[in-house]
Amino acid sequence: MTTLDIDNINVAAFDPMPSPEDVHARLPLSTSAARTVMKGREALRNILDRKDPRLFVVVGPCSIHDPVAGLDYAKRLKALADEVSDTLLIVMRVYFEKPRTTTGWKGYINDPHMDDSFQVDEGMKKARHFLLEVNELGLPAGTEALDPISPQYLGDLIAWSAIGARTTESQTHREMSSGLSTPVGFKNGTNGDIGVAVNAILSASRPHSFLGINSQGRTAIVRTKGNRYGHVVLRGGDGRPNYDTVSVSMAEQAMQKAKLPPNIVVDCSHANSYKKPELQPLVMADVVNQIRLGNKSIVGTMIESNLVAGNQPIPEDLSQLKYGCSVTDACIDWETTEQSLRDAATLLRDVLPERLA
Ligand SMILES: O=C[C@H](O)[C@H](O)COP(=O)(O)O
Ligand SMILES: C=C(OP(=O)(O)O)C(=O)O
Repeated sequence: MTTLDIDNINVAAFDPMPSPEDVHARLPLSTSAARTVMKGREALRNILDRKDPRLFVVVGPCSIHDPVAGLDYAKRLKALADEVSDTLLIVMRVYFEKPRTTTGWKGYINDPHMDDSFQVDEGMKKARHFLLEVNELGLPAGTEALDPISPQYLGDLIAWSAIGARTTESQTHREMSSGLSTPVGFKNGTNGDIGVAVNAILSASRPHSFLGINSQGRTAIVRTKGNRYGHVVLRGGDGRPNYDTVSVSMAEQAMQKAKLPPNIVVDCSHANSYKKPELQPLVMADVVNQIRLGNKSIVGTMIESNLVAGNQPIPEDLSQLKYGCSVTDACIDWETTEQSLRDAATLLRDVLPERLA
């Protein structure tokens, strides 16, 4: 009997992966991208600290699968971001890692060719390249931190991170969040439970020591300082929304009870819009109305948006893919996005000064 008969019996292969340092050397952080990241993070911290009255909006495709369409989207979003910047801080949703309910395409890093070839090394480099391009436009990026190793490769290009509904309760994700350099939004559980997000914020605010990798790709004991910029993301659950005033008030109370600042983001998608993308602008309008009526706890929103509305299955012949259309959750189209954000900016403009009072 060999060791192989005992160990790794369900592992088919260990393929080499370049270290974070190698990938950074090939695709270094440019001065302009670094400026965008720093400015984006600072603005987000100021919103969470109530020094900036604006609402932040994490908006963009459910997932990036085509960097050409993604950059086309980013350029349009940058123009809109500049137009509404007195009222809204726009962060582009740049999601490369998809948590699946059971199985399915797990995102551009995991399978950049969308053909089950799983060229993770190539996916990581392409993802970094795309993030560099977005940041060089002057648009900060937000992403879901799903794989605990990825931040070593991409973390310097991210301004805002989300921990998804399926992983908010995971100790690994709370530990990772305690060391992330960005504010982190913790989604409520898929069943709508807000308690797991509150516990996650408390956990991530503390220092942790855990296994990870360093920039050379060596296994390391990672020792973190704790992240004080955790906040709750309400995304609905069990097929029911939770952005209404009563649910928001319940979330505020849960955070106050835990002695946490009541910082709440409303995800206009997922169960908050019954997974019907066309309802997202209604959720956004409702949130804006809550703010106009005096709500002070809602600091941000999320919207799943793409160039084209809806979604599409991944075809075997990739040349059949519809340009600018999601291959994961259905999105609203660009025109609807623009209208929804312009309306929000107009309606919020006059009430912003009261938010800091
Ligand atoms: O936003 C993305 C999806 O809702 C999430 O990844 C789950 O997707 P699935 O239920 O299609 O697997
Ligand atoms: C997976 C996502 O959301 P949630 O964790 O809320 O399901 C997402 O926003 O892509």
